[in-house]
Amino acid sequence: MQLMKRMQEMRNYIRETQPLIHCITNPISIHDCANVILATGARPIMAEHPKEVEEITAVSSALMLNLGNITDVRMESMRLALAQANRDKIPVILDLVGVTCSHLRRRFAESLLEEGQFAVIKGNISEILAVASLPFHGTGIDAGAEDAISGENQSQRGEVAKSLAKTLGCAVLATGKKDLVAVSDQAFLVSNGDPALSGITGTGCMVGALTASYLPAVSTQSLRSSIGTKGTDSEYLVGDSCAEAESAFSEWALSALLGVVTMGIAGEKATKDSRGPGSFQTALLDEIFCLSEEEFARKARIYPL
Ligand SMILES: Nc1ncnc2c1ncn2[C@@H]1O[C@H](COP(=O)(O)OP(=O)(O)OP(=O)(O)O)[C@@H](O)[C@H]1O
Ligand SMILES: Cc1ncsc1CCO
Repeated sequence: MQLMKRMQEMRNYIRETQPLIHCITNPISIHDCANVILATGARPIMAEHPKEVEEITAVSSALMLNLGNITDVRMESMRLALAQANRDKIPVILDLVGVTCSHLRRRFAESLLEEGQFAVIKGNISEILAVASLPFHGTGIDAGAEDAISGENQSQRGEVAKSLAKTLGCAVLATGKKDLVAVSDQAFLVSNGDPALSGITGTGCMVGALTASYLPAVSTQSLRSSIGTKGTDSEYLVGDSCAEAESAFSEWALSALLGVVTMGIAGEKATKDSRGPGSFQTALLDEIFCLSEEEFARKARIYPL
């Protein structure tokens, strides 16, 4: 099916079904993440007590794990929630916030990626290079300018993302001035957005939350058969589930494309009505909420790599 048409279907599905999205995330952008999930039509629940997260994940339609401002408690809760989501075939997005800033976070991300199955892994380009065990230049939670996707390195970055997607059996989303979305055999560049998006904190986290909102739109049947396809494209697949699993595998990428394009277009529109970061932040949430089907289709700038 045509990419744009399928994305519109997914947006409508979320508005109609209002799925519950469980988020274990940092306190800096937690409020913004909850609001962008609401703006898509989905319902957020931010919950992180280790004694309740399994119960909450079990009744949710997607799980978002965000490593920003990590604590012992959230690390424990993330492990428990991830295992529950994998048992129940609930799709999970891992946002690699700050894996460039400490060994602790890198080791924790590696252990989650080893233990669990993900629908999408996301980070700024430096964070993606870090989990691919390649040199990176990010400091703190920011991507390094040297790592940014450019005309010269975009095909190499595409190969890195595809290879990571293949190894992990998930879609990979790398954000920055240009965003990159990849599955094992396909990569797209997105050139929507505005520099003002890097002038407020948490826009990357919000892209993760938007992506999480759209994960439940991947059809249930395909979803069940595709989680657990780590390694090679078909290693864990048998018989008829193969074709369905492969299409679901690509649909995880559509959730990521929806997340990042929505943020990009909303950012472009929000700058027109704002005077600085304060009014920009308010306008951004309104634009995410108001983004029409027609405008999404007309303004999306997605290119195959
Ligand atoms: N200079 C820019 N021009 C256009 N779009 C941008 C620019 N900088 C960021 N964006 C957009 O902002 C969103 C967030 O990306 P970014 O890479 O800044 O995330 P991040 O570093 O993880 O953010 P945070 O840590 O604040 O949550 C993406 O949709 C991206 O396209
Ligand atoms: C500023 C900041 N520090 C840790 S997480 C976060 C929010 C954006 O990632």
